[in-house]
Amino acid sequence: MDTSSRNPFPAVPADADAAAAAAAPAARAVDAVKVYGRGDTAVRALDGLSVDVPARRFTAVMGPSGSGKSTLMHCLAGLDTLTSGEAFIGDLALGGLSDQQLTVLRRERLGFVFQAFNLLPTLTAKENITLPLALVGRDPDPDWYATVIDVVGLGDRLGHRPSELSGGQQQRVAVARALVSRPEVVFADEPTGNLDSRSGAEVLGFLRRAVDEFGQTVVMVTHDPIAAGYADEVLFLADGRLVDRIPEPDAEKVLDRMKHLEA
Ligand SMILES: Nc1ncnc2c1ncn2[C@@H]1O[C@H](COP(=O)(O)OP(=O)(O)OP(=O)(O)O)[C@@H](O)[C@H]1O
Repeated sequence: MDTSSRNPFPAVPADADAAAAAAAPAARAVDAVKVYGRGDTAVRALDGLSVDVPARRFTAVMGPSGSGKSTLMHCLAGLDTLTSGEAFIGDLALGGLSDQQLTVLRRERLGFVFQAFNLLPTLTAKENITLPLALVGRDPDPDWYATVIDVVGLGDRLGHRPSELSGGQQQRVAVARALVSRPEVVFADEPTGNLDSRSGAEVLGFLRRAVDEFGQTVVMVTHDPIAAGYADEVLFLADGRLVDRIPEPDAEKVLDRMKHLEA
């Protein structure tokens, strides 16, 4: 079989339709309002925020503590619902979906990486990675699975349980698990928060490669200007609103902007 023309992971859209799809936002919030609680204790975590998250890009979300970063991510990812306004994954509005439909959306179209790794302790690394697919009775695409394992460098650790892996290795398992179903969007909430700087840099490097080489979309909440420097763009939130976007960020630019926001 001639496999030379078969690239299952095109980094560049092959035709005009794909190019148009790449230009469309992968996720979107429109006039998003999220209020927690009621009456005197109500907190307006998102205050009429609108934002597009571009497809096939690495977007970081930053802002002071309590500015609404995690709330935005959770509402975009169908983990929480808005009080008013609308969140979209691609063209799909999440507001009208049932809990079951949201579960299917998360399972079929999204990937997640959390600060706390969230691996199942009794499963091996390989079983953790393939769990999202196993839950729906699917086997991973062998080429893609091999690529993901190669990228995260876990080949010799696949039989280990999380307790037998370092924090950096556990987060690599979590990144592989997020990528294995080739989701439309990978949401990462402080993915380097529990890692030393070297392991953190590795994880960020994998997320960067997932975007550059495999055309994935990554949205990452972070407090770390160095981590944000891996992104194509940084969105800054303050008081539940989008207050700035910095394209092609580096740590210095991000730090400078943070100082102004926190002042
Ligand atoms: N489940 C909840 N119930 C009540 N208030 C909440 C809840 N979750 C978040 N909040 C409040 O909403 C606001 C935004 O919280 P959010 O966690 O989105 O901010 P953040 O920018 O991610 O903060 P941090 O950087 O500290 O993680 C905060 O004032 C927070 O206390």
